[in-house]
Amino acid sequence: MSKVIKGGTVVTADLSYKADVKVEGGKIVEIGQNLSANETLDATGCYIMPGGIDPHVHLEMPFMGTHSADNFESGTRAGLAGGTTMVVDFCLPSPGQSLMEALAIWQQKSGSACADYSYHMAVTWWGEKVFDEMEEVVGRGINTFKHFMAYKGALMVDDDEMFASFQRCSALGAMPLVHAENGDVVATLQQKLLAEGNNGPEAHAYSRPPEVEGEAANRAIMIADMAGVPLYIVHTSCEQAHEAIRRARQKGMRVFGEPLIQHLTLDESEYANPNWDHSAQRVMSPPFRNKMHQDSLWAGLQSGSLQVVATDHCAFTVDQKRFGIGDFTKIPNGTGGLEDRMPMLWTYGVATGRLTMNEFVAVTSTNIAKILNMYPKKGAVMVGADADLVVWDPNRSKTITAKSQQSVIEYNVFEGKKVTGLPRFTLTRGKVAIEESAVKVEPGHGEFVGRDPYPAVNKALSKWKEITAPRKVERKAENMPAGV
Ligand SMILES: NC(=O)NCCC(=O)O
Ligand SMILES: [Zn+2]
Ligand SMILES: [Zn+2]
Repeated sequence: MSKVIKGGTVVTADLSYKADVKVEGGKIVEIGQNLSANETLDATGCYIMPGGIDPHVHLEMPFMGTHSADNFESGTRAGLAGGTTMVVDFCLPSPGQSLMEALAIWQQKSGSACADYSYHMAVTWWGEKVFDEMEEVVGRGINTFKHFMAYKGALMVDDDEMFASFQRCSALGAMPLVHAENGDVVATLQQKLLAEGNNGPEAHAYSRPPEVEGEAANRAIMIADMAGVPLYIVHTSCEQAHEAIRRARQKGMRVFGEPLIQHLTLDESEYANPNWDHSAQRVMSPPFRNKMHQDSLWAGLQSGSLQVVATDHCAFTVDQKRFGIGDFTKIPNGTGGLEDRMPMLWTYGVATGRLTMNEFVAVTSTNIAKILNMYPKKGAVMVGADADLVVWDPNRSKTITAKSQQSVIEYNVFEGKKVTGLPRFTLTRGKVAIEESAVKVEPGHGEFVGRDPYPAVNKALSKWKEITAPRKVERKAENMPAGV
């Protein structure tokens, strides 16, 4: 059955123009004037944009002695309600576990997804088995490997492991991702704070100052440079990390930075709230920062030194957060945001003049589709692309509240924020999943999106590495000291 979206303005990362968009068989089949189909969706006054892609979510993630509360069903439903039509989750092998075994577990979990999804594979330990299995992982359509430089004693990898893994990524045409925080320094600061009696949620932020992030971002960048791979730095939250990214890019390196909507719009004052629950519910890593850091992140999105806005959606219930009463290091780290990323970014970005509509599309969808090598299947309004679309009504507004959200948790870190700019329709491969406040999702509709290795960047980087590799200087006997 065909559908036509009529009367709207197509907005892509580089163009805005009036046109109808026809979809059939899950794909965009025609873009033009006066199109007709079996069904018509009225887009008068709206923008027809590529559906959002959130490249950083943790659904049903085993973490800090529990599991994040949203699963693939509720997480992707929340995404669709806010105009996000694809998520990328992190497959996390436990220490010593086979990557393929972990992948099978994630495939089970994602069976209930209402929208398309992909995975990054985490490298949580190092050994010959991981080295060998990385090739099979790439063969299964996963071209990105995540490294945690924090969470000492759990997910953290050391520099030698990271260097080995980055070199393997280089050989396989894959890209490493890093959670950039110096895990050793964080662990020491946590113990010091606890010993001083600083055990409340605010101490989480004290234990993770911007320097901890800036140092790790810079270290990962240098290691990536030595390994000859591009690098993607997740949840870039501060000027120090942004500065390292800017510097690397000026040097010609392919380094990408991903601010989160939470870091762009919420600040560190949240941790000073007298209510323990309020403060603990905002505990995430890196923590919220001050206005100077927020301005830096917005400037990065405007100038292109930062490319993607994500959520790191990793939601925990009130009771789960309370695991950390009396010891902030036991508060499960993470916040929600999947449903709110696009409306919040539109409201605080486009409506304030910080971003153009085209830049909005770039940072919520198109840039990451290109970075993850799935463009133009995803991230495009183009004939042949998947019909993952959002018909965006710039005048629809609501006040964000946990009472009406799709996420299963009881609170929302954006509670009370008024947003203007919401989906009129969200389509996942041509199926209408959201029609204003009506939710018509279909659990199990989501499909895995495989991503091929990077043909161009890794090849260019290895060629350059080969040309500039250290070479022995061959010296004739007459140029050598006598008697050698
Ligand atoms: N960000 C966070 O606090 N929780 C999720 C895990 C991670 O991305 O570090
Ligand atoms: Zn992280
Ligand atoms: Zn994360």
